[in-house]
Amino acid sequence: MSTPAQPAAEIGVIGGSGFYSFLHDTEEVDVQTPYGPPSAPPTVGELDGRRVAFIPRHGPDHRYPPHRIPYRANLWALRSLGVRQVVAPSAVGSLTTAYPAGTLVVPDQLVDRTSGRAQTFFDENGAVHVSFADPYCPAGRRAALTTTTRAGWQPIDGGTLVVIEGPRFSTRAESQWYAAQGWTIVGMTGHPEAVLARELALCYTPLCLVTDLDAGIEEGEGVTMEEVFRVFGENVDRLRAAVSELITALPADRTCSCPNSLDGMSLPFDLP
Ligand SMILES: CSC[C@H]1O[C@H](OP(=O)(O)O)[C@H](O)[C@@H]1O
Ligand SMILES: Nc1ncnc2[nH]cnc12
Repeated sequence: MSTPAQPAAEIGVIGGSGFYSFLHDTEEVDVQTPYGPPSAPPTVGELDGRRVAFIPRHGPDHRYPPHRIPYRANLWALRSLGVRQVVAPSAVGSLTTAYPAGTLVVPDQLVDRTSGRAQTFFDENGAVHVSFADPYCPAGRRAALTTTTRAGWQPIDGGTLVVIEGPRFSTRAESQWYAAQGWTIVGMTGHPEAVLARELALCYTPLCLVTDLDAGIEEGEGVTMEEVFRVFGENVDRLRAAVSELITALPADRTCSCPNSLDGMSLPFDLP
């Protein structure tokens, strides 16, 4: 007996804190992966002729804290649906007063300060080392910078996202140290998501919404989860609009180097 065909998608969206759904008229798909189930069954729908699969990163009820998110299953599930370009909205803290709450940042660099997360698909049966000098898709970043203005944003071009292990927020000293390095925003989910996308030869474009000034930058009590959700909620409709604008502008044919990230390497398994 043949299995019914899965509805295919070419673009994936992984929604962050406060971003639990995307598009109407979607179909939920049950995708199995070698890494267990994704955070939620992907929902697949259409936007301006582009097929889009959505996964809420923390689950629909925010059940997964950042260090427990099934990152590998999420990326694997998206690729197995046909996704080749991923858009990744997330909530971040700011490490500079130049980027207050409500700022949209499209970073171009990442620093990994996480520990103990499964961060590769290639951990047995041979070594595979992908390049990660530039962690994000250049074409996706360009498209994000030009199209999000149509949704009313003035996006910041570049900057470094430092990804902390969490789930706690940073101390003031940690936060000041990050800022002193010249890093500009801080979050908890950007790693290993971006590198796992690279390991599956996917394009990955982050859209980082500043929800707070991090503890070392502001003079108040320090960031709270409530503050993050409140500010995110105030901006989520505009952020959805930004994601939609970006999706319609993503190239149908990829000319960036992301599809070639595994060229010349001997892989221990076939990509989904
Ligand atoms: C809700 S407080 C901190 C939480 O929010 C961010 O999530 P996401 O990146 O998925 O938007 C941050 O990274 C933390 O996981
Ligand atoms: N200040 C902060 N630190 C880490 N992750 C965050 N997500 C939103 N705000 C954050």
